[in-house]
Amino acid sequence: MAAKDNMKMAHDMESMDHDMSGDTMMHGGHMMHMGNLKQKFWVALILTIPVILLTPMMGLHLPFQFTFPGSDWLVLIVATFLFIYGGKPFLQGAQMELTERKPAMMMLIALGISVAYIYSVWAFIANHFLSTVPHQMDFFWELATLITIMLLGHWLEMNAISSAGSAVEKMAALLPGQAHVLQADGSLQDIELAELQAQQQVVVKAGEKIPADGRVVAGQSAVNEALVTGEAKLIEKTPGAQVIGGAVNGTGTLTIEVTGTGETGYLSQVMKLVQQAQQHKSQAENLADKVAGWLFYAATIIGLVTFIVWLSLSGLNVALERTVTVLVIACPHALGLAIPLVVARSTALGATHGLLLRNRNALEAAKQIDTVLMDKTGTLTEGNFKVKSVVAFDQESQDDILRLMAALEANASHPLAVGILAAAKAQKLALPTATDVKQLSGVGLQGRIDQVDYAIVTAAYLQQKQLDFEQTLYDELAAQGNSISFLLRGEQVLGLIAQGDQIKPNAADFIQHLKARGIRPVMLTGDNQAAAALVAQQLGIDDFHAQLLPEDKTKMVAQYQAQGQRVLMVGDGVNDAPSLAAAEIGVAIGAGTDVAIDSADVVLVRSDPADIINFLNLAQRTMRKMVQNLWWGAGYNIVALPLAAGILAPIGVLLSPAVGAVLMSLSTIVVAINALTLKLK
Ligand SMILES: Nc1ncnc2c1ncn2[C@@H]1O[C@H](COP(=O)(O)OP(=O)(O)OP(=O)(O)O)[C@@H](O)[C@H]1O
Ligand SMILES: [Cu+]
Ligand SMILES: [Mg+2]
Repeated sequence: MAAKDNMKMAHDMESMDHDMSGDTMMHGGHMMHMGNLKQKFWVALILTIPVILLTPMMGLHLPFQFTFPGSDWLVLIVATFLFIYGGKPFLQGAQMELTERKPAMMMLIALGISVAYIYSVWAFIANHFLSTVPHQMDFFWELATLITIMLLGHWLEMNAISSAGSAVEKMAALLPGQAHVLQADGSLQDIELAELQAQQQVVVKAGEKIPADGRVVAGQSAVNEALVTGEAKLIEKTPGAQVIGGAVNGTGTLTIEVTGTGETGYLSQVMKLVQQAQQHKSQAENLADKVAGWLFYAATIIGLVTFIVWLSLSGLNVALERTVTVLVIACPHALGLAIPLVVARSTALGATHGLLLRNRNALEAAKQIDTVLMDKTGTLTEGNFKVKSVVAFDQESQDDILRLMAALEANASHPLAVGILAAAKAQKLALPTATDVKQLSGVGLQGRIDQVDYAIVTAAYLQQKQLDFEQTLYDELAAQGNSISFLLRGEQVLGLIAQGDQIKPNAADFIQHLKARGIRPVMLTGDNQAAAALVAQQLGIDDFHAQLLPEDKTKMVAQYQAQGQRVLMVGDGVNDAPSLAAAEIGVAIGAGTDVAIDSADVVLVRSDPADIINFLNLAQRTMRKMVQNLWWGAGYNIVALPLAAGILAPIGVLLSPAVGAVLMSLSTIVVAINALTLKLK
């Protein structure tokens, strides 16, 4: 019954306090049994006072101590209550570890307090009822202080976990409680955020938070999206612009049509990602778990040796005290926190700086990356194509070429399609309807207009099909950095459209940073050789591959991997998704397609490649903190265990069980503070 209630409570706790559940899980479930540690600590502290006053520490009477007739009975009762009430979380945790056959920290604590308690009770019985046994020293003093300090340590530990995870809570707090919904008669009605639906129009007044993702339909204002994307500057929003729920409106009033609410909203997706990332165990955590296991066996063996050696040297009392200290000091509960706290802090930090870490192993893989493969359009360039020239080879006019190509592209989302459509719109061309439109991946597309088959293709495709085109003109346009699309009617090349793109402002800087880190930048593109060469040259990329089909990109990833390179791949398109999945780390540009984002380990919310440097920095700092925390959480035992075992006893250095507990708790606090001081810059 009691165990069931506990489990239920644990579940309630988890759902209430979702940001903690990740760490609770990672703790192998120990936290679930901890109950109200704060209350237990205060009760234990108060009950410890009489024990400290009424019983000698290690047989030594301190000046403030006293006894009265029957005081030893009082001590026995208080200590028994302390053991059951204060020790319960640890005893239950140990039971759980036993049933899971994964002995770790709770076993050590439980072993420590049980040995101290049972031995003390035996001493009490011997001293009172067995006149044949010589006087025995009890450990009630040690037991009480140990339990109190353990409770304090684990209570602080819970606090540390929740404050590291609270970034998610902070994000949740970004959303306002209510939204002003615009009614048909033009009035405003305030409704709860939970009832807000897509397609409703809401009014956001000056200084208010935007309640949901949406599109501006009226008004103009500068919006601060800093807390959501990490971008510090104000972004001007005019009708047609997208807004993100949780962003803060500036001085204007905006009317917004809601596109994403609740579960589907950007912010809740970010929160979900952060939570998922925190729940998903990384390799480092598995390592930490293993170390905790080893530590248990090491502590048990050292404890046993300590007991035997001290028993032969100084008798049972000293032997027991040393053994309890060894068990307590080895308690690897700082270790259980060492990695989860860093990861929680790191994913939260990334999320508030425009880096969504979908897979935590990416942080660990980052330091081995030596090659960064990147897509050109949309990653290094804006993907914002402008038509530079339209050329007709036959009797069609330039407008005919543009009209036909725009008709074919009417429903395509490729950046080249967007450019062609914009040009057709600017010319106010009336577009015919294309039917049977089909994507030709890595080439373009085909379709029918007025019963005639057309296609939009690349030069590489024409070459492969041995179709003639105006090579000199093509070379000239391509050398200027244009991406060139040809229009085919059947097998006849009717004309071409050349479009230019702009390099992203931070791209050159980004390439420089990569090189400075000793990482080789490589550009992969489906675009033509000349346009690719121009971008590569402008950015200082020595290594690039052009005219790649989507499957070629995946082959390139495999090829670099076969050379022993660790590959990070950046991309945005559907065609990049398989390579993102194949690379050691896949990074999707936030403005990219959903498929790319789904295959990626990391998403760059701001669509700025320079954020990859931020990611590499974050990964490096995160790993450094993890290693430091492993040392603070487990490595300190290299010094502490021999000390606890009494190796320095000959020169007078001995640790009491309580001091052992203080040291153990200190290591937890160091680990927590160390994790919380993780910064991006
Ligand atoms: N809808 C389209 N309209 C016109 N051309 C297209 C279209 N789709 C693909 N193409 C042609 O196929 C080529 C390869 O397209 P893809 O989207 O695979 O490029 P990519 O490998 O992502 O390269 P990048 O993004 O670096 O330009 C493009 O350069 C373009 O010439
Ligand atoms: Cu501990
Ligand atoms: Mg692309």
